[in-house]
Amino acid sequence: MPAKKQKNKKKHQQHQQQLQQQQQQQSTTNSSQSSMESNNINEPGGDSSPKQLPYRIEKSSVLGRYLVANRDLKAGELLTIEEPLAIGPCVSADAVCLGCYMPVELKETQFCCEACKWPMCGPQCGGLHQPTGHTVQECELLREHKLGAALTAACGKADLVKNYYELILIVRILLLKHHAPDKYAYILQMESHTELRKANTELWQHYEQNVVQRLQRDWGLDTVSAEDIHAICGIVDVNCFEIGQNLAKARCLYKSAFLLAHDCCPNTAHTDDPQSYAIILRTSRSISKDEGITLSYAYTLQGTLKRRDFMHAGKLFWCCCDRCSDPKELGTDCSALVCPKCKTGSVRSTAPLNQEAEWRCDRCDYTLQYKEILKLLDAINYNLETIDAHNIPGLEGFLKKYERVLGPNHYLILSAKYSLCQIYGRIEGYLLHTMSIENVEKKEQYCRDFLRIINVLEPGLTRLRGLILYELHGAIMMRSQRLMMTGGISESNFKRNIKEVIRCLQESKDILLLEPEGTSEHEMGVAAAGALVEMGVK
Ligand SMILES: C[S@@+](CC[C@H](N)C(=O)[O-])C[C@H]1O[C@@H](n2cnc3c(N)ncnc32)[C@H](O)[C@@H]1O
Repeated sequence: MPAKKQKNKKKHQQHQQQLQQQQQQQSTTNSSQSSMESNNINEPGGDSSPKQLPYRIEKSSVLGRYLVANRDLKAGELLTIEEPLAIGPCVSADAVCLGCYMPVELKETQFCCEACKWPMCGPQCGGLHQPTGHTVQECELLREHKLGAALTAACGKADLVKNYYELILIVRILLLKHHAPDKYAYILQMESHTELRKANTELWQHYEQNVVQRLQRDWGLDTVSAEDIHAICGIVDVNCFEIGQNLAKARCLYKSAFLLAHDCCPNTAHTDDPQSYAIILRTSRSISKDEGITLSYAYTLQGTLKRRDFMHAGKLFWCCCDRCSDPKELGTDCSALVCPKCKTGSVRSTAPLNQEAEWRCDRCDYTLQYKEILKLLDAINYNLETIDAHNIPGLEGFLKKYERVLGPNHYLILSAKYSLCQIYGRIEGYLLHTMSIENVEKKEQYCRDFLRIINVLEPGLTRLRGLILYELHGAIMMRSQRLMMTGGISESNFKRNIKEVIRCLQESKDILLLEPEGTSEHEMGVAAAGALVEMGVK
């Protein structure tokens, strides 16, 4: 790929990652709150008080263990806050500090831990020699086997760098066996899907060669059995949450959050504390007593074919939730394509719970095989990823080109619209007060299009809604003020718009102030609250 395209792709990926972080997978319980004992999951050092918990653990042949509401829960109720049992870098070729998970560079000028020579953000890193960061035990192991220097030497070899970072969390869990045996034992009770993984030769061989053999041969862990390493790999893949704020990126295992079952339209939302890496789990809408408490392991802005593949590959199950079962994805139609033959019909899967089912037009006899659909989606996704996330004409060009191929609510179209909602009004040349009325109207329309779908797929108190409502308020306000100045709006319409601005700000504030202090989302919540005060709204 040419360098510029690669750079743009990276930028767009960063933007998409941000979006994905905003939709992140799983979350969890206060250390003094777990009811694990009643289900034979022994809490490390735990003193449990099950009566106070808003949930209990149940078990089913399909879901395994999962959480259920003990009483009616209101939207926004805090279910749990818990610190990680284990934390480590994500599997990525982007180097991060082992103490705080912020990006670092693999070059000679980068600060390295004095003892083990692994790149760190700096000597003052708050995670140095801390349980949530670079521990003394880890440092000794890396130093003894000269792994820090080996990582720096691997600079430019993406697969190798990725592998070094992939191994860190697995090593950290193995080290717990000696210095925190109760935590280690607790982690080992998590689902690893070892038998299913073993049956997948390609997957098993990947872990055998890239993890088991490398740890035993190069990382000095020759006394650890292959069986234990494989089990930990499975546990990490099945149960980890990807977290991070303000550019930090890490993956964590949490004591109770791992028990949440998946649903593609979940009833909880979670975030994480940038200081402690604790996960904060809340209900995003009301949940009835005895109803399952769910979160999404997948990205909201992906179609059923891709979401189900993703969950099957990493979590080893085929999702059959209401969204996946419905060819129109809860009425959003966010996987449908425009029929290339009759140009008026929509092409959808004939049986969305069968990955290999044929796709068919609802108006004519046009059909497509699933492999062709995947090829098409990959090609268009690649195209989107190569557009710089700040390139407004590029993103609008994408919309123009692909709205004829993909349906208007297609997730790739929505992904481009999300980027546009975010950048219109925020970047040089397109700041809100300097934007033309046409561009203000476009921003407003993109926000409305996006919100209409997110209201269905991520309803309630979800970060994505909070962010878009904030963007929407700005666009409506600006349009209304401009029209007022030119006499292009009646007083009653102006007042109606202001009422909508207030509703957007109130909801956005209520959602975003739930985010931890020190995050950009929380700051936006503070700005929404300030705007309401300025408008004289209590
Ligand atoms: C993070 S674990 C959840 C806890 C797990 N059920 C247990 O007993 O340890 C994820 C696993 O739970 C099961 N699971 C979660 N949600 C599911 C769903 N919607 N359908 C089927 N299986 C699900 C799958 O086996 C999946 O790999």
